[in-house]
Amino acid sequence: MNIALVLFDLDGTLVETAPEIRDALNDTLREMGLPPAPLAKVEAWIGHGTGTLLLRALSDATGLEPEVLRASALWHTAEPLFALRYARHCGTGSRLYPGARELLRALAARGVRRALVTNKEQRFALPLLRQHDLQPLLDRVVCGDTLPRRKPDPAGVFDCLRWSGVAANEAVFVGDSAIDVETARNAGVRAWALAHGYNGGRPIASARPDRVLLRLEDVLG
Ligand SMILES: O=C(O)COP(=O)(O)O
Ligand SMILES: [Mg+2]
Repeated sequence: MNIALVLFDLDGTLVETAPEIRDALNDTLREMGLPPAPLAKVEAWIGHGTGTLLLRALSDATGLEPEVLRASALWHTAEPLFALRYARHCGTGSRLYPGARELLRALAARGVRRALVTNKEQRFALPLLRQHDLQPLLDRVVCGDTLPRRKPDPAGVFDCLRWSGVAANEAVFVGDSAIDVETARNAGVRAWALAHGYNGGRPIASARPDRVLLRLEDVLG
């Protein structure tokens, strides 16, 4: 099997981000007089970008539907508060999964291109990559708001394929959620999934990826 491009997801795949997202979220909720959320719930809300995560958290705390919340004053208060808190916590409570840096280096040494396609918005994703010094190891980065549509839309993957000149059958998407598996399928690339990440609280095998990986280093196997 000839792989020329590996596309990575960010949260739950390369970086364990849930603890600092929880801290930023709970600072926000506390400041709004709402109860804090436990880590397991935060993990289950990750995957569609921080806007959706915040909406789900507010919905959970207030009992209001996300569509109702989006039009409410509560949302307009919460959004900038969360942005400030997340900017403050970004890089402080997250860590690279074991072998992440080594994997990216090993792929580079083999001449394999490395891209990142995350649903996290650029204003949070880029500082996170900087904090963990990952940007030099990635050839291309597509964030949740880089293109008009985010995962599971295949636009981000298509962008990376076009940019690298690699055919879909020579690429693999390595993610941690059903969103990533669906994205890979929509783009016609292989879907491999890490068991260590966040998949809405469900085992990753239920998303039926082509391969379930226990460790990042298994990408090389
Ligand atoms: O911000 C998020 O919800 C998730 O991002 P991911 O696409 O890197 O998992
Ligand atoms: Mg993820």
